[in-house]
Amino acid sequence: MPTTLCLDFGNTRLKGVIFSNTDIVEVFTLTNDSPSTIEPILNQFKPTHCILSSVIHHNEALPEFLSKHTRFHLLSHESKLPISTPIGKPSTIGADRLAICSAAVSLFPTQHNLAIGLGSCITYNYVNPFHEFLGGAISPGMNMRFRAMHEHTAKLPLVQADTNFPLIGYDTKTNLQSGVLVGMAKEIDGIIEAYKEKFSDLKVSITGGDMHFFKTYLKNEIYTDEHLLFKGLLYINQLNNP
Ligand SMILES: Nc1ncnc2c1ncn2[C@@H]1O[C@H](COP(=O)(O)OP(=O)(O)OP(=O)(O)O)[C@@H](O)[C@H]1O
Ligand SMILES: CC(C)(CO)[C@@H](O)C(=O)NCCC(=O)O
Repeated sequence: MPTTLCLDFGNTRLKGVIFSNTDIVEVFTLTNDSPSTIEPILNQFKPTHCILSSVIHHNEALPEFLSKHTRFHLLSHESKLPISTPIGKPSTIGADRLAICSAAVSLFPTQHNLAIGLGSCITYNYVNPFHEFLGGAISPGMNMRFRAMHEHTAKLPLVQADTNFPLIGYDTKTNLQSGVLVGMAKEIDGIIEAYKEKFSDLKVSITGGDMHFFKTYLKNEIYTDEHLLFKGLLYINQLNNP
């Protein structure tokens, strides 16, 4: 039974999951991407396989280190995928988007898929029923919005997200929370509606670190799965790294 280490290096967090066959047995975040930080995980779980999705300039020594200890695959546009990428420059697509789309297609193979990632940035990823990833949209994520208003003004404080805020903010903090959180929810719902107008049989999936803030605010029916990206990585690993 293979044990697979799936790694997802995003701009905010470095995350990982250990699969025993297809079951998730461990979920963790890493403080950095040096081999010495990952070594204890290899020692504890002894993964036979490993796949990395990275959208950052990760530690250059890491792929060689992981290749020494596991059957390793670095996800890229050149990987075998359950989707095709018939768009301008496939090499520029974030690996995390390829993983999310692969998971959506494996779960809902007959439908139009809109897979949404709520991380440092929001990504909207559209895959048609022929399993062609045609792109979508990228917009600022939740913390980026809070930070941008703080960093680009003289007086706005840095505010944390909170699920308990009024629609009509009554002070600076709640005005900022309403603006960011209601604004994002309306953006996400609005984009879903626009896709639905084009594709009646649309399956919407949402994942990413900020999904918990939004799943209750969205009016559209959506499939929420915090491990969607990792499920995509496991699937891609099986295709490339049997
Ligand atoms: N323990 C945590 N530490 C930091 N952020 C967290 C944590 N838990 C949830 N979050 C939220 O998750 C968001 C980051 O989501 P995620 O980890 O999916 O992004 P990422 O993969 O690093 O980014 P991207 O792929 O867009 O570059 C943060 O903006 C934050 O609001
Ligand atoms: C948009 C992010 C930052 C989301 O993690 C990542 O997917 C990325 O760096 N993408 C590269 C550009 C693109 O996907 O078209």
